Amino acid sequence: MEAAVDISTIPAPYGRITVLGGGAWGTALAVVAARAGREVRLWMRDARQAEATARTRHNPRYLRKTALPDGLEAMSDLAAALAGTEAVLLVTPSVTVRDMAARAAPLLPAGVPIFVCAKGIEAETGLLMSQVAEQAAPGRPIGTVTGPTFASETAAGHPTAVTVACTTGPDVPPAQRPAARMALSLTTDTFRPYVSDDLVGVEVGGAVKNVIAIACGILAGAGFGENTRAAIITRGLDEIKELAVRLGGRRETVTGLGGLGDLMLTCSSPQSRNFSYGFQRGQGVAEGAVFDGAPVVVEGRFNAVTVTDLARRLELNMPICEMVREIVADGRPIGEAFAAYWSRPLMAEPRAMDLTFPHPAEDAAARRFGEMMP
Ligand SMILES: NC(=O)C1=CN([C@@H]2O[C@H](COP(=O)(O)OP(=O)(O)OC[C@H]3O[C@@H](n4cnc5c(N)ncnc54)[C@H](O)[C@@H]3O)[C@@H](O)[C@H]2O)C=CC1
Ligand SMILES: O=C(CO)COP(=O)(O)O
Repeated sequence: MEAAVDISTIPAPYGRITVLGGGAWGTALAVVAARAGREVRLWMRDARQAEATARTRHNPRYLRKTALPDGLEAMSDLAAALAGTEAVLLVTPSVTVRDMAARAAPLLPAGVPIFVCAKGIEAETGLLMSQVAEQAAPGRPIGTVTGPTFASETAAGHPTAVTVACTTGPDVPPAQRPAARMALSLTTDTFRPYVSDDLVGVEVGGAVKNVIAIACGILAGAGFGENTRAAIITRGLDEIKELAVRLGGRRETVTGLGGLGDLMLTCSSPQSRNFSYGFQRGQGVAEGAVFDGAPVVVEGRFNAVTVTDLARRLELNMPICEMVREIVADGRPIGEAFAAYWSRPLMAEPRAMDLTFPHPAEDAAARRFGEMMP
């Protein structure tokens, strides 16, 4: 005879979820939540887009092929979108998170959790997105849903796994914590969440991987192959680990979906806007002409600066992120920046072993990469 299931270990799903942001990822998450049986309100800042979405049951700008399931309502009235909601997914670009959380806060009862799905670090403060939301909308659990997730594949029903993490009160039993409740609330036959208690660790992965993906894109665009990509992914993971641990995250979290998983995805596919931006730059496309000048959200371009500002403040060595910053923010020629990165003094792996000595082919690297890269 099978043992009876202890129902106190099964989380209660949220009834109504509000998604703030009707871009690609906001739309995909709203679709997932509706498919999972939630009552979903998808808030868009553009009233015409919201009206067209509600009327045609398709978002006219993003994921146009995806029919919106029943149970999903699109709207541009923020108060109406948040009325009676039990949990919020905040899915606008990282630079808008403080403003969006502050706008939502007075419309949300205390205790309603906000899960921030933007990936980045705030420029002025060096804070992670959950910390920004905590300041702007205090008095509630704050979390994230993150991982290797291209919006179009998620919406198309490709098996997709994410990590959900959230702050919580000390007395709440594990199954009733917001992270577990959100995980259950988003679970479908194709969408599989995992629960983590290391919010810092998973968020650092999401913020830094976009910068590393730009580096991989640049090098692929310049004509280098898989050896180079694997080297940058691996050394990039080391940079994520250093920052995560310094900020209080756990080393093992970095090899989870929000770290290695997302890093591999973003560094390996032209579907990634960050990789694709880097690829075009590596091919010699000028900064202003990438994506034919269209205003595409490339979080790593902006976060190359925020991540390295934070690393410098913490006296952490993040040389790939520094290289990307030199190229995208300081305008240093790619060949020169890469040669300087590549011919740094030789060192140990892992970093804990204290060993460095000069690179004997520094000048040759400068000549080689200077000649062949833009
Ligand atoms: N697209 C994807 O596959 C994934 C994206 N993400 C993250 O989600 C965040 C949003 O990305 P996407 O949805 O892909 O971007 P997107 O470019 O598709 O859409 C951005 C949305 O934010 C809205 N928005 C922009 N500025 C705003 C403001 N000031 N106030 C309110 N709304 C504003 C836009 O109108 C648009 O609806 C980013 O941080 C991204 O890294 C995370 C996982 C997957
Ligand atoms: O975060 C993402 C996948 O997990 C989306 O990556 P891009 O923003 O580079 O397209």
